[in-house]
Amino acid sequence: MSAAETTADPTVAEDAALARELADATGALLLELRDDTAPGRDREYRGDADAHDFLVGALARHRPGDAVLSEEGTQDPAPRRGAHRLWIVDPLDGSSGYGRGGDEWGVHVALVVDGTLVAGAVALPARGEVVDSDTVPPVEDTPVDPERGLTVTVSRSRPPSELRRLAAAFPVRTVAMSAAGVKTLAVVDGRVDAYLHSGGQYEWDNAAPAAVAQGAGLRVTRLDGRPLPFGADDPYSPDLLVARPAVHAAILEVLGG
Ligand SMILES: Nc1ncnc2c1ncn2[C@@H]1O[C@H](COP(=O)(O)O)[C@@H](OP(=O)(O)O)[C@H]1O
Ligand SMILES: [Mg+2]
Repeated sequence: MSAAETTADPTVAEDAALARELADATGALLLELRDDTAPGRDREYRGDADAHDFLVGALARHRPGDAVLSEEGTQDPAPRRGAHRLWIVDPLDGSSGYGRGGDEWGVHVALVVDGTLVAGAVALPARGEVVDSDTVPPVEDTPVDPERGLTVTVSRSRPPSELRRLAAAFPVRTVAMSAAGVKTLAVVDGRVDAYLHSGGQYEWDNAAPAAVAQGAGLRVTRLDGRPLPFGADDPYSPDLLVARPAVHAAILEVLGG
């Protein structure tokens, strides 16, 4: 084997397929654990821990040279600082809903290469859904209808204060959902026009949803229009907007981004 063959990165399609496979397998583990446990905090904590151990172990086997940032892993930035390839994973997003036995929870697996989000997959196991950035179908960029207005999905527990400014500009219907992947896939499959969040999040909450959304042709930015941060020492991610380009532009115009 030549030196070039030993050092070449996998293709983006290969990384997206791996993200999908691992999100799906972690989801299967979580479904099994759910069925073997009673609703409550113990199920939630075991789900977080078991999904993290499985997913991080699988990444270490499949991509041994790559760095990993997981919600349940070390928060010390030193081992991942400056990494060429960084996996950002949330082994169980929407963990309290998982503990209670609902279906609004997911598994997020994303890859950042040299600071750029390149691939990702989101599984919603209780709904039998899994999508990845490479194979997700494109969304049609239909214009905003000013009469009909916009349907916006927001956090069930922490709705964004910007909704009031938006509702002053055009009719807005809000749909509360739990988990960042659940909300993002609702935009991807066209059930809602946008996902808007402010007041904080972390890179593991939005990296894989953002990768899938971008793969579908949606725009994903902060509320001032800047790119989301990925691979920073501090994984805090202040706010985000996910929408098809026409809707994204209309909302940013109102919010002043
Ligand atoms: N203001 C905030 N600060 C920190 N994390 C937040 C947040 N709002 C939402 N999140 C996180 O983003 C994810 C989706 O939240 P929501 O369902 O409210 O939209 C959740 O991840 P976890 O379930 O992995 O903790 C939640 O903890
Ligand atoms: Mg999360």
